[in-house]
Amino acid sequence: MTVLRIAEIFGPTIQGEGALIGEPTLFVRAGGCDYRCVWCDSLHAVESRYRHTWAPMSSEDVWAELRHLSGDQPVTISLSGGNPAIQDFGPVIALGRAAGYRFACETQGSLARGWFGALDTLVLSPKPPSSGETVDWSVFADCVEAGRAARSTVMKIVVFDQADFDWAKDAHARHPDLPLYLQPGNPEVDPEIPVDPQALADRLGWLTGLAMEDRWFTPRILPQLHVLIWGNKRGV
Ligand SMILES: C[S@@+](CC[C@H](N)C(=O)[O-])C[C@H]1O[C@@H](n2cnc3c(N)ncnc32)[C@H](O)[C@@H]1O
Ligand SMILES: Nc1nc2[nH]cc(C(=O)O)c2c(=O)[nH]1
Ligand code: SF4
Ligand SMILES: [Mg+2]
Repeated sequence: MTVLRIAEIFGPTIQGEGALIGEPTLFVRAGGCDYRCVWCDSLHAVESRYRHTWAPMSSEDVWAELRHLSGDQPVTISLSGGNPAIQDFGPVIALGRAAGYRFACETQGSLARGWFGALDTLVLSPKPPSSGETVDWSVFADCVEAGRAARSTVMKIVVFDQADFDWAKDAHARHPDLPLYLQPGNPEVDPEIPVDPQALADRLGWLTGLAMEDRWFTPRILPQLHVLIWGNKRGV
């Protein structure tokens, strides 16, 4: 039996980011990540000092909680983390899909998994220079390949500064067939500190301005809608 390490399961809420923005969604946040992005907004699912808060759950346990939270109404499930690709979510996806649920997964593209092909939406989010991480583009291409059987695969890039923006153009040039979504970075990720919605709006305006000045009309540019609504509150 596969035992999963789960940091949290929450919802229903709306998907706040990217291709499925606004979509009613339940989230499964896997514990553990092979990256340490300096601006990560989900460190409680990344750093080993939070490991004691991650629950060991079987695929059946996870599925039972998803049925409970959804009131048995089929809905989209987003697998996030941490890096969900570290673990085997194939059995959870099989259980949910058999009952008419749809599955998306958010991952940085550092580990390719066979179960990517069983997803409705694979969101690959390669990390720009401001993260402090370096993308292995060969493994990233393996992830795109593993997702060939998924309904759709998209690329979502967080942009904090001009260097990230320039990098996003290069990243898109490597995989021009993937629909591209850009979101401005949120510099304040402490759940105890309130976010400043105007500061987030200013970042969105800045990012939009960069793309429009360059007449770069390829990406969709979106805020983190849940952060605008609820700030850095967890479980929403
Ligand atoms: C917390 S990550 C978990 C999934 C996976 N590890 C990844 O990075 O794609 C989910 C999404 O949040 C984004 N994200 C994390 N911290 C952020 C921040 N401070 N501002 C904006 N987006 C952020 C990530 O880039 C990713 O697209
Ligand atoms: N509402 C909502 N939308 C999200 N989109 C991506 C999230 C994530 O942390 O993976 C997230 C999240 O935590 N909440
Ligand atoms: S890859 Fe995702 S979860 Fe991991 S540290 Fe970076 S943003 Fe956080
Ligand atoms: Mg998040």
